[in-house]
Amino acid sequence: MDVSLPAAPPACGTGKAGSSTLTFNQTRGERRSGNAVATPFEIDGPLLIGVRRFGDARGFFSETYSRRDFAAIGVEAEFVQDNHSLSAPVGTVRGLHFQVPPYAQAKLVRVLRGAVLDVAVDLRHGSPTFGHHITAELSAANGLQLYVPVGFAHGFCTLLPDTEVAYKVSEVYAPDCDRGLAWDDPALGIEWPVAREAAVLSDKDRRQPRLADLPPLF
Ligand SMILES: Cc1cn([C@H]2C[C@H](O)[C@@H](COP(=O)(O)OP(=O)(O)O[C@H]3O[C@@H](C)C(=O)[C@@H](O)[C@H]3O)O2)c(=O)[nH]c1=O
Repeated sequence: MDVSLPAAPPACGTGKAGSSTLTFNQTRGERRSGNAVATPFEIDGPLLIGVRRFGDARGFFSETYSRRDFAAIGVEAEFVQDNHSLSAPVGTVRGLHFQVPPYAQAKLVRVLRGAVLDVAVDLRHGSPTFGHHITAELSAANGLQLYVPVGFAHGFCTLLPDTEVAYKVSEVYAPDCDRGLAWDDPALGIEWPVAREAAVLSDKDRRQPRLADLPPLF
């Protein structure tokens, strides 16, 4: 998915301190605010987010999260915890994971090193897209982020060695509320970039239930 970024940040002195410009491209459904742009998917809820990178001879600078701009583009979650994982082998699959209420989590995912295919599955009962999924390639190179709202299972497969993923979550870790869904459940129809036998998995993720075996959760 192509995400073009805002040309310039809001100028100082052009309005109330802390104000931000929000524009909405109706054709593509894009929302922009300040340095951030969000593009929706076919499934309502998740967003693919790009933030402006200010490049110079040293490298680049970017605001990877701004509460003001992200709220304006549709990320309304309040984040309370930052997570970071390293997956050494290519073809590591983590997921599909979610926490159930009262500790359900929205997530904002990005890649610090390497690349992943990131996946979110709609588990909202009554949703017209229940059981459907979206995917996005997130990498250190493209800087894209995936917003995964409450009500989705989330997982990823690494595309490069030593891939580091960082993500914000809107609730604290609650082991009793931690749940999973089988990454390779045929009912999901996810086209993973790794063969079933070659995937590197945790013991937990080798024995997650299938979609048909989950009770209504969201
Ligand atoms: C997720 C998490 C795990 N842990 C601990 C539990 C366990 O001993 C160890 C490894 O946990 P896991 O095997 O669940 O880690 P991992 O498989 O990386 O789990 C993560 O996968 C991705 C796809 C997500 O979306 C996350 O929400 C999370 O579920 O870390 C925490 O202490 N806090 C946390 O927030």
